[in-house]
Amino acid sequence: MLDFDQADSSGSETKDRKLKLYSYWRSSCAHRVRIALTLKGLEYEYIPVNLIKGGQFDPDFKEINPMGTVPALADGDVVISDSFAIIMYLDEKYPEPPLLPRDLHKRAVNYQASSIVLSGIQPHQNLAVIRYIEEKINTEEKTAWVNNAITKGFTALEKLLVNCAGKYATGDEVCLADLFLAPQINGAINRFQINMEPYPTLTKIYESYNDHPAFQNAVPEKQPDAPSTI
Ligand SMILES: N[C@@H](CCC(=O)N[C@@H](CS)C(=O)NCC(=O)O)C(=O)O
Repeated sequence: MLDFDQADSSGSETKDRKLKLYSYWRSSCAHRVRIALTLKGLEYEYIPVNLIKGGQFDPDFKEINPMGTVPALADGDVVISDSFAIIMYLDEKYPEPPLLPRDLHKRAVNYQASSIVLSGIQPHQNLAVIRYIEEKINTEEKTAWVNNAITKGFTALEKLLVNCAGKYATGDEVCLADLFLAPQINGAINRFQINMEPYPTLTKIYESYNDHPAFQNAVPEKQPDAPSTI
């Protein structure tokens, strides 16, 4: 269940008052925000919400996010849920380094890639959905469902990015799309055992994420609520 007093911090230099991030170690949506916070050099308090034990349904947490999902961010009295809204808020409040390229086409590709992950893939692999399929049908159907969603999304992303990727998704600077892609690829590989061979562009940019400190710090196994053996 929720433990509002259990706090850990990460990130680098402090700016303004301390932000609070409601997170779960294995949540790909919270993972996106963890990368953004560290990229922007923002220190934050990590408040774990245990999704397996039902912390998202705790009335105290539902006051923070009535959708019963992580992440949520509290910036003083300002409370925002939904990773996209949080990341845009942070980018507007802390513009350096910027997450959106000036080039309008590249910017649109960033929105498109982020949207494929946030509305075309993640909702299909979300805990509530896969639990439902497993309970109502069986484990094989759950696995097939998730594989289908990830394969469809990754095929589209590979085609979208093959001609514009550099070190990262849309060039040699980290941009919005990378914050969505890194957690999604990480989960596909480590949680859902997806074969990445058909996606050489995604595989190449994932290697760059693994070399970048802000991405390294945000991975599930480094979070304070991660189990000691995964
Ligand atoms: N669009 C939302 C989706 C949030 C979401 O689905 N979060 C998942 C973890 S990645 C969750 O909290 N699931 C809880 C549940 O399924 O009960 C966002 O991007 O923040």
